[in-house]
Amino acid sequence: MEELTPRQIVAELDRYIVGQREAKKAVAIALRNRYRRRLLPPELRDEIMPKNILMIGPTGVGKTEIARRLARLVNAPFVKVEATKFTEVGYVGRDAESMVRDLVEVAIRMVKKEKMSEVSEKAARLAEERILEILAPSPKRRRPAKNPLEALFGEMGESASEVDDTVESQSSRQLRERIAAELRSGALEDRQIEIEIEETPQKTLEVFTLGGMEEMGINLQDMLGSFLPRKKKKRRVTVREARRILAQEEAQKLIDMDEVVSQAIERAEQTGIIFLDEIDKIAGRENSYGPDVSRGGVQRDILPVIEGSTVMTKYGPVKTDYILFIAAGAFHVSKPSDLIPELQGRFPIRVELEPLGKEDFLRILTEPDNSLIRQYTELLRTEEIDVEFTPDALAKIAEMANLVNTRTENIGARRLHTIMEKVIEDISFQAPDLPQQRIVIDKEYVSERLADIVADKDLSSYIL
Ligand SMILES: Nc1ncnc2c1ncn2[C@@H]1O[C@H](COP(=O)(O)OP(=O)(O)OP(=O)(O)O)[C@@H](O)[C@H]1O
Repeated sequence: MEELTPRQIVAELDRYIVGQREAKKAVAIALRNRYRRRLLPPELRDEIMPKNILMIGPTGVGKTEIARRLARLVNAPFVKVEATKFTEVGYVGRDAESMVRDLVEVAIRMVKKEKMSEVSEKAARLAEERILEILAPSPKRRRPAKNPLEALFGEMGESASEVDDTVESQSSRQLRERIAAELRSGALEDRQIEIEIEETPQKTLEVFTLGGMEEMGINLQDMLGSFLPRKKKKRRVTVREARRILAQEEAQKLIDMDEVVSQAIERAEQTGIIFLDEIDKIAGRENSYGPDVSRGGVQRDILPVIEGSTVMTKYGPVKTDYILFIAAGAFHVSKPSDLIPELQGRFPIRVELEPLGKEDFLRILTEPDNSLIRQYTELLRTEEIDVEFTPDALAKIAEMANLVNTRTENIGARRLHTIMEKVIEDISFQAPDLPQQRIVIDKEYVSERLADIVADKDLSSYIL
């Protein structure tokens, strides 16, 4: 997937995000550069660092959405971190590295999920075998020898008891085959059975904070987890549920965790994307007063991670050199030039995102795949209610969203969510009691639902 051209990447992003062409172009180029870098000879490749991006724009205009969609498009591990989190009381310098640890966790989950789905068919088969074993245990292959003579000569000929055994095992084999066929056909899904499942190790030991260990994300519990005896627990469940639980357990056993870890680290290092939100809130230099001192400090703390360093994680060391960082902020008060110079230099690509207006809202409501309107209509369709929004109703919703944004606080496209919720509230509440029907939402309906709230500034700042 990473071979997508910048034009194709923008086209893919267009499916979900309205407008913001510059930002889409910037991330598309950054992604393509990663691909180009991979084609270079190793000496040169190691010289080329990703060109990180600084997105400048008010809240709710699609900054996070662009980065998140981009990551999903190419299956890259992605985390979003609020830069202000590092200014909170109790945070210390090393915590800046936690974003890399989080990224690795995401990568581990991704790779593990992929590996599990690769073995899912086999795991399902094994799970079915285990269920069959519960429903109809396989007959013992051979009765233990009773006396030394039998032990000695037993294999030479069939004794009478063995003939009985064979007859018995034949009938039980037939029974077992019949149950197996029923099980395969899905006829036994609701039958209750008792299964034995492995419990994750109990918190048998208290973890003391040993200087630095927690900071590195190393947790004694995790380290010792694999050595602790795994307790088995019995549970009564339906065959359907047993399939799910046991297949999960079998898949766990089938995948090679060492391979998962090494691939996940590689993926985080080479394709990871870290989205650093609210970077403007930590902009400021040491020479100013008050909280700015700590802001400068935070910038210094995160700098090594962005410049390229090796972070210790519980899965091993992770190099941050080629991780793509996308920082974002509104920069209403501070400016990018208020960041410390080293950090400014690490974000050479600057893109501005446009504030969104009425026209954009109208498009956001309907154009993206899985647009808000589609989400609401599909949700209600599950209750056999067919809602239809007339074009003038959509225009009214967009207009109201814009109006509330200008009157109270501009929260961008997020306003559409609160407005839509209000418009649809009554129908949503009554849906289960309504007969199957088609409901048309027109301009009048929208106005009626919203007019009073929108007119009252105080009320709208609470409700919308
Ligand atoms: N241009 C857009 N097209 C489609 N949807 C959008 C657009 N802008 C915002 N949205 C929607 O609005 C919501 C908030 O957007 P997003 O999280 O990207 O905000 P943001 O710009 O990153 O703001 P913040 O910095 O406060 O997080 C998301 O649900 C997103 O889908």
